[in-house]
Amino acid sequence: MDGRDVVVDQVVVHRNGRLILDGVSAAFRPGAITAVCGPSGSGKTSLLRLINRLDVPTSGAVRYGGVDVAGLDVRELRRRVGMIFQRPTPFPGTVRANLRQGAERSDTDYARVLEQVALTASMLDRDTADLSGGELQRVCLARTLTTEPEALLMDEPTSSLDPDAARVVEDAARALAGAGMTIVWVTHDLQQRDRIADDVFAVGDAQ
Ligand SMILES: Nc1ncnc2c1ncn2[C@@H]1O[C@H](COP(=O)(O)OP(=O)(O)OP(=O)(O)O)[C@@H](O)[C@H]1O
Repeated sequence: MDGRDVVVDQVVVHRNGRLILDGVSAAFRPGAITAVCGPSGSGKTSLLRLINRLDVPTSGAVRYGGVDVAGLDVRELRRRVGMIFQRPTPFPGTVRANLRQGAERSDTDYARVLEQVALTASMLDRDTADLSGGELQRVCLARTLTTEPEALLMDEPTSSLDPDAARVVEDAARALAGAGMTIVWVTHDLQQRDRIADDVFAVGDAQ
């Protein structure tokens, strides 16, 4: 058991009387991108939200490094396990102000996280209102990286981006996985799955 393994164990999720996940088990390993696939409505987002406790399963457990996430401090869990959403979630203000919302660091450190997403320190004073969708999503990824997460949950992070911008995010994620991060990436795009995935988990098939 590695400290960054994510294990989903027989999770059941009911919401408002509907069965959304019916006994799902999966394991996500460090140093790899696992693509989570499945038809629309199969519960991919619902599964991802359990991992950093944005939601709590009706039964079953999610373990991170062998420890039930229900027993972890939620802020500490979310620092260790970052999440990127389908649409960029910037705060108003400059790129620097956004990175500060992740963690107070020096500009040198901010330059390093921007570099990890193929941006440069020249971005720091730009207002997020003036950035493209692809730039914004990369700033949001950089913001998450300021807390030095061990794992990343990515919920269709490129679905609102053009193909070139999507490739940049894919390349950044591949490099992060190469450096040992555990990456769980929801996608319904089978070509993207084939480009990025070391492992594939199909929600729906395995229930
Ligand atoms: N709070 C809720 N109350 C009732 N139903 C919900 C709730 N949250 C999600 N659902 C339903 O659960 C099912 C799974 O939703 P989820 O967003 O996890 O699927 P998904 O596989 O990510 O879908 P997509 O590929 O379309 O984004 C859907 O039918 C959705 O309508």
